Amino acid sequence: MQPGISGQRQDWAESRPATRGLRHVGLILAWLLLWRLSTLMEIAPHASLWFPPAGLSFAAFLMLGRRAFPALMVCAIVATFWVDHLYATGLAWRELLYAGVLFGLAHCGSYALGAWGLKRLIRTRDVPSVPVVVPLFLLVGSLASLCATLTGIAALQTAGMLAGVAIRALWLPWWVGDMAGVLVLTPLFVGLLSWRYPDVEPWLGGLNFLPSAGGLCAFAGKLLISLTALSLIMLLDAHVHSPEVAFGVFFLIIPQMWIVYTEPPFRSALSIALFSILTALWVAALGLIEQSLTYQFALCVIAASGYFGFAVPSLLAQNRRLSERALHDELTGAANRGYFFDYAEEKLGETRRRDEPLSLAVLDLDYFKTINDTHGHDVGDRALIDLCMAMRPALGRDDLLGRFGGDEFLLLLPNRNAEQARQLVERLQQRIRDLPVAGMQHHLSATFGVVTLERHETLTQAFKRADARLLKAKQARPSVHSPVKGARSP
Ligand SMILES: Nc1nc2c(ncn2[C@@H]2O[C@H](COP(=O)(O)OP(=O)(O)OP(=O)(O)O)[C@@H](O)[C@H]2O)c(=O)[nH]1
Repeated sequence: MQPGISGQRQDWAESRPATRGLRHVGLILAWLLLWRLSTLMEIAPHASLWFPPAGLSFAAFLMLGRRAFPALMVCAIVATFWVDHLYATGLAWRELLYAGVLFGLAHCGSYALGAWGLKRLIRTRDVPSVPVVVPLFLLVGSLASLCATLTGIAALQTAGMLAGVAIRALWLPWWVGDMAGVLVLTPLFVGLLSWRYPDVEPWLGGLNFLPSAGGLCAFAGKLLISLTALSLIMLLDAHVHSPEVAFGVFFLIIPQMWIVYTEPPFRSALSIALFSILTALWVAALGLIEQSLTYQFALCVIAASGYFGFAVPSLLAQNRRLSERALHDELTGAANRGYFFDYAEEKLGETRRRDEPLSLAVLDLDYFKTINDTHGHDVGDRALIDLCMAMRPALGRDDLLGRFGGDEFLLLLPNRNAEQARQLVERLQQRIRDLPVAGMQHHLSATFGVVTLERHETLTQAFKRADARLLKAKQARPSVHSPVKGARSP
């Protein structure tokens, strides 16, 4: 990951007490602000489409561990008194305090336990990756919100705050609302904090949440399409009051996934959050209470799919890296033996169909053992890398350089007849002779065995012929010449 935008990234745990105090005040203010916003988005007294503070609580426990407990307990108690202020529950302040403490214990206990469990599960992996972190987060986040719902209902019931409320009808919307808050907002909060606190990064499984400036207009366009489509569906739902229309919101997974697959993770998380906020605002403004469960499920499904989608670009990059490794020699980047002969078979078929020539060369570095023995294996490795780098620019688009093993390489030269192959080999020998290698005073040289495939010759037969020519050329070298003495091979 690159350094943070402020250039002052720090370890969250190792900050000064004053900074920690300010951070807790900030957490309390942010939580209460989110709580108030969720009450403004209420569709009925005490009923909101989602509960954004749950996302912040889960993120805070992930970041701060049990140190988040006091601040979040304060939030729960203040929110309980605020409920009384907004809805005039008629409870005495002692009863409200009791209710606030019980609710706080249920809420904080559930999310603290969830965050602790999630961190433990992620830390058991040596290198956490997005495909592992995302499903764990979705599973543990959903279970923690279910636990917060059941214990929260029990707490408020014990405190007498749910008198006359049908509990059976309450638990599902409460759970889905909390779950939407966690699934939608926790990754965004943790991602935002990762800008400054790099110790968060392992939980992101390699995701980079730093903001990027490029392609902002394209992102704004995609966002506009997604939010406009959402608004149209919800306005239509308000007009016709039909469940079929409300279910249409699930189709908006398409523009959201479009954003997830084509934009950086931070923009995707932001888009999922904006989508959820707008949904909650429309439900409240248009009074779509009958369809609220449909919209709640849509939020959860779209957010969960979106975060799963985060894994796709990282899986693609991982696949690319793996196939690179499977097909190429790690040291020199030349094709490995298996890939070289597969490609050679394919090209042989093509050139034979078109009646075109195909040449094959085997080459071996001269006195490589002496180079290793005199200058060390590091210099030997460098010589192999430089050899390949020197040859590549002279090769054509269809030519392929492969490593047979040790200091022996292969060249496949489609559409080159014997004369053209010979000319190319001369150019390559010159490039190798001109090549300075770091750590060595003398220059390299290589011996080639070149053949052009005959009409019915197989690749194995051609390779044997080229290898025999290489051996013959090696034997013909003057034996006194050695690079250590500064001499060059022909
Ligand atoms: N540095 C390095 N050395 C390697 C590698 N693979 C094989 N070798 C060494 O390459 C040398 C191969 O030497 P040969 O080709 O048998 O002998 P040579 O000195 O090149 O002799 P001629 O081919 O007759 O010029 C051995 O010393 C191997 O240990 C590698 O990846 N890196």
